[in-house]
Amino acid sequence: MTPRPDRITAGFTGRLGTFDLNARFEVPATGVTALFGPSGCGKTTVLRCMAGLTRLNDGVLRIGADVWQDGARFVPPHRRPIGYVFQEASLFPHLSVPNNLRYGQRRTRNGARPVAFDDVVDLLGLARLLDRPTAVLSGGERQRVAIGRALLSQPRLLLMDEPLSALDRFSKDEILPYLETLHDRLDIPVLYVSHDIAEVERLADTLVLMDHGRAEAVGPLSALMADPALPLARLPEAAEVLDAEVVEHDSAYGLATVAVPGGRLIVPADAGAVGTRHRLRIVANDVSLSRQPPAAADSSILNVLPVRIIGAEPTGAHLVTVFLLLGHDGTGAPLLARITRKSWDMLGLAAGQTVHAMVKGVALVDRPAPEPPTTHTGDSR
Ligand SMILES: Nc1ncnc2c1ncn2[C@@H]1O[C@H](COP(=O)(O)OP(=O)(O)OP(=O)(O)O)[C@@H](O)[C@H]1O
Repeated sequence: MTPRPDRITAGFTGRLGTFDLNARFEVPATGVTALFGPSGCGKTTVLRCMAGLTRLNDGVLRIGADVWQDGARFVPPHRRPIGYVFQEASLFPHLSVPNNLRYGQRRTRNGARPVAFDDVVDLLGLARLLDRPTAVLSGGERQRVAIGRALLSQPRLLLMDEPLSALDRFSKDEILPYLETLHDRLDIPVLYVSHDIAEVERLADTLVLMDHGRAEAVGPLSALMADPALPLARLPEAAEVLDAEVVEHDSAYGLATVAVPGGRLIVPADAGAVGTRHRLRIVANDVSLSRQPPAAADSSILNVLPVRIIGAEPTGAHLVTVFLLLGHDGTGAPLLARITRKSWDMLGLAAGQTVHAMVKGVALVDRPAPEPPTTHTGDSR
């Protein structure tokens, strides 16, 4: 198979102790790809195989035109330009923060845009930390320094293994915006391991859904979140993530109108100038359905959109998760609704009908949506 400059192709098959790994996926060599799945499904093992730290003989890894493993070819870990960020930042306490950052700093790879020390300090908000003793940094600050150090090694690929899981909620919220900025400002592909779906929704463009050592599904985040065949839509916190663009302001009420494929939504936020792109998160529990749109004078819900019902799944004893596509003809973006089984029956709802989704809450996820993709994402299996 010819390596493609815009893709990462990975495939690892083998047995480790009693664990069988058979994970194959092809993802874009841009943006953030999340490896998501339950504890013990093999996420860390895949990352270790990608770094060359675990060697399975039946393995393939191509990052664009670079072949790191294929057949007899195996580039040893120290020859792979990889940045690796672990759960716990392992800084050297006796080194200053700048020296920790410079540890492992490599020269720029041929043709790559260099990541400069000052850029890393700026991107990760490290200026205030440079004079502080390393040993007194908080968990979140240590992790930011560890990410900076990984970036200064001029990686071709950044591997992040649950980088926020050892942090408390406050430190997580502090560090997430930095990760979002990295995503937008650097062109280093990131493989991000997490079992926190909220983190994945904020950061990922592409999702590799893992279970029992296999990549069960691979594709754009929003498509997989609303796929009836996958378990994501049945999670209690199921949500859909949509790319949106600001099209109008209502400054008198502090509202903005954003366009998503197949509809428009009003968001209560300072969403930036017309044309600004955002990622929206709409939780299934915040979406209800109605056969007729309520008269504007009768309802406080601002967002009522025509949707086509694609399917429905019983969820627990009393609820139904409804799979929708925006627009009268169902050609827009996917959306999830969660309603009671009683409402589903009383309204006589069925797949193929066009109804109205009433959206109670829309959250702007704090980062611009990526430009519309120019490449197609899919599983290579
Ligand atoms: N070298 C090894 N020898 C034996 N078993 C191994 C080895 N490496 C990994 N395993 C086993 O493979 C399984 C997957 O582990 P892994 O750490 O990749 O899962 P994970 O999805 O990252 O889990 P978590 O989310 O809990 O970190 C585990 O059962 C682990 O014990």
